[in-house]
Amino acid sequence: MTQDPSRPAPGAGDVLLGIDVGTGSARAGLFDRAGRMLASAKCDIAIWRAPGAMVEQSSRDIWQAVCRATRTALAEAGLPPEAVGGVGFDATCSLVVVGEGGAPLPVGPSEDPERNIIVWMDHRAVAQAERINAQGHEVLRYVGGRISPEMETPKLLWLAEHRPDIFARAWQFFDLADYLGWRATGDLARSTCTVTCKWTYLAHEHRWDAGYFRQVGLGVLADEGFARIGARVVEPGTPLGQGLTGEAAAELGLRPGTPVGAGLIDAHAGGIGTVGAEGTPERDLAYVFGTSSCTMTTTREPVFVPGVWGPYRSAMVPGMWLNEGGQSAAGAAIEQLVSFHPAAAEAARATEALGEALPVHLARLAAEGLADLSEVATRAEGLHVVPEFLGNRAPFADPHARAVIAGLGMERDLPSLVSLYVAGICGIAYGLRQILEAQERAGAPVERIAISGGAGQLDMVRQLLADATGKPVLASAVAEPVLLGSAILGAVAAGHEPDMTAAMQRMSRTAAHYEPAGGAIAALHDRRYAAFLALQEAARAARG
Ligand SMILES: Nc1ncnc2c1ncn2[C@@H]1O[C@H](COP(=O)(O)OP(=O)(O)O)[C@@H](O)[C@H]1O
Ligand SMILES: O=C(CO)[C@H](O)[C@H](O)COP(=O)(O)O
Repeated sequence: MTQDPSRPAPGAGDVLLGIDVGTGSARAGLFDRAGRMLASAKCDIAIWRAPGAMVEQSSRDIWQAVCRATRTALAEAGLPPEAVGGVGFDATCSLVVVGEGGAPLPVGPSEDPERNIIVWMDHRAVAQAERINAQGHEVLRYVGGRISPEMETPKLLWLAEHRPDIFARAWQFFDLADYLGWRATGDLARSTCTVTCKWTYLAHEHRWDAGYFRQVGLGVLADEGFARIGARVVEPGTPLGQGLTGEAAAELGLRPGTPVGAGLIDAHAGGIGTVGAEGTPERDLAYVFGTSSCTMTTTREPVFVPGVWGPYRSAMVPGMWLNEGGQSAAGAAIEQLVSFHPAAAEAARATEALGEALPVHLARLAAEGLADLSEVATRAEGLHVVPEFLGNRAPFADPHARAVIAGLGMERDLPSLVSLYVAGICGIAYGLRQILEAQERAGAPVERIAISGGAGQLDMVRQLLADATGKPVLASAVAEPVLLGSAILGAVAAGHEPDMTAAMQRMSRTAAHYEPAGGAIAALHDRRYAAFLALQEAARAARG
């Protein structure tokens, strides 16, 4: 996407750069001070999978992708380096392991030092998470009652037990967003967002709990004063170091000293980019639909929802509490689901030739010829999907849950692949509805859903989510609200905005509302939701 030629060129320091590292790619977005996107670029990143539910990435590869995306976005916008006045980073909550000076250390049996990131979706630490949960430490109250194998302390314990030499040699263990902040500025500060949500830091008390680390077998980290996981913890948007180092600036194509704000996890950046738009973060759930899905609920007082992560203080909207649910596989679950269909390989070849991803193509086919987008639900025919291919993140906090597909026939054609796709999106939406209901029962209701993420960009998907949950879906004026969330960090670090709350209100806007259908469509979703709950329950019972 490039700059609108009808707008005047921004002056020095007026442009904010947001960098978003998702599971599949690094993206860079340039925004003006009003939050309008001027240009963006994307660069894919490498990912390795290995037996034992291991998924790894490379910090070097990711940094290079960040630099390439940034340079491309700048070139697309035709902007000089000095136009950029502030930079923000968001990233998946993956664990980066580096030795002295930042040299990558291998995290798995490949022994390849390039593979120095345990990706958030890596489930190698399920046994460690279960052991930690059995010990029932008080800090677990602040992660939804159960630690997830996707969080960092079970992963650290896995490293200490299975790779003790690497654990001992590690100079720093970073969440990916904090790694990027350090790589850009040399500042080792961690963001309250990352350490509170994934490392058991208690932001509401401004402290780590040494007793937790000692109890679970990571006491050495406490003995060192938490120097390897975060001796200094700062609010997102806090300026890091002296801004970009000379080396990082040269690599990114920016000016040395450009202010950089402490970062955010990617889902939280989606929240920052959306829920401030109407000044009502407590009414609006941020729903980030990408490779995974995240449900981000803002409350004034802490709300304890069993099976939903949190409550976390100031992890997203400053001064407010956050509950985070979602599904570990969402976009990834739809990819997995459709790949099983006999027509999938041929359809994927055809769509590749068109330069379109298969799920996007299927979504377009599903919506084809419909006068009313809500009718799309009828195209699921008799198919029902509980898309828990990577467990149930919320509200059951059950990494062992698995997917269910019901209603399959002998069909092998493209229309039946489209039906399977629609049934899959319905399944994602019913998982969201189930989380909304669990939160409502616990005292954290929301009125509307503010959507972001690559899988939530099409009208059809947004309308289906509204219809299946019964809540209006709000869409941002910018195509990439996650990138806007990161750019907001840059605006605060640059001093353009006094704080995150002011920046959210000034820079984000809602452009469209998708109202839920009533009547026959609502009744259809009620019936399908009942089937979803029954199938989910049957699968749980079948596992014993
Ligand atoms: N129309 C769609 N329907 C379903 N899934 C989609 C659609 N468009 C994109 N996706 C999925 O969204 C995911 C990418 O979303 P994105 O937010 O860009 O990813 P991430 O930040 O996780 O790298 C992929 O799993 C992709 O298949
Ligand atoms: O756990 C998460 C946020 O807390 C996310 O699921 C994780 O960071 C992956 O994000 P994405 O699906 O956008 O790649």
